[in-house]
Amino acid sequence: MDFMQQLRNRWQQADSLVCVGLDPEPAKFPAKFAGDPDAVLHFCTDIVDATAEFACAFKPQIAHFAALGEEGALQRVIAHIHARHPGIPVILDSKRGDIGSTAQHYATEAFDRYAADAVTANPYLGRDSMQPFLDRADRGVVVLCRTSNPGAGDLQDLLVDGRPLYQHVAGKVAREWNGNGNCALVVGATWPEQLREVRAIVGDVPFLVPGVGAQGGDAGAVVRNARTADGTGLMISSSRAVLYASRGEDYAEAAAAAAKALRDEINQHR
Ligand SMILES: O=C(O)c1cc(=O)[nH]c(=O)n1[C@@H]1O[C@H](COP(=O)(O)O)[C@@H](O)[C@H]1O
Repeated sequence: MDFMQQLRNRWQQADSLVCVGLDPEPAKFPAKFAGDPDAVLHFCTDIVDATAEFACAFKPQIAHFAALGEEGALQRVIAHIHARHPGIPVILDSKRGDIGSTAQHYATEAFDRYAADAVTANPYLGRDSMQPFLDRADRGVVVLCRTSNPGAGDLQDLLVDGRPLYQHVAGKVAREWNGNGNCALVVGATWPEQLREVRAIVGDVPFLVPGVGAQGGDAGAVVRNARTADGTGLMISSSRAVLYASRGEDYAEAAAAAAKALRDEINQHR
């Protein structure tokens, strides 16, 4: 089943717009993982199993694995999600973007090596740099639009023909790049006004919305400003606030409680 259909099914079946981010940082792991050579794998699969019931998607962040030489664990975590929690899509957060011939390898990396259902992508190099991802019609391409970080506006807000650049990105993705219907956009939870503006431009294109939890975004404002008419359209992503909710023996229960609390808070505003 293609990414968009999986996502729509999961929004309905789990009644959840929560995306659980997998950003392993061994220094923050509970003490029981000290000395475990497969700590990254075991911690991540424990979190996946504890939070799956509340998740519309999982989003492993590639640098958190690659910096540790843990690409093998990343592959196994994604395989674990597919095997144990079929129907929950996996978004590989790698923010790729390069000339077309290289981008082809990034698409192979995300979709074939790691078997991700979707990938985050940086549109700065333009249409041909996105094409290898866009051509994989059964996979999702989640394009950076207005990112959650403090410096997002340095370039993304520059006025081009009287409108900020991120609005041009939104329009191009929705009207020109989404021929296969497999595009989504990243818009940070830290920018409620921009969420509203981008929603007005792109119709029902799904948003990946990082920035709640550790970055301080307001989940209620995200939902009010950016849900679609049917009360979906959002993958509201949280990593650290879920993963490291407790560093004690109860880490998995605490992660589940944090994911459930976020789901419930979001659902109050749908
Ligand atoms: O593409 C992303 O996922 C992303 C885009 C963005 O604008 N802001 C952002 O924080 N992210 C990612 O989302 C995650 C946020 O983590 P927490 O702040 O711990 O919830 C990290 O993995 C970031 O790399």
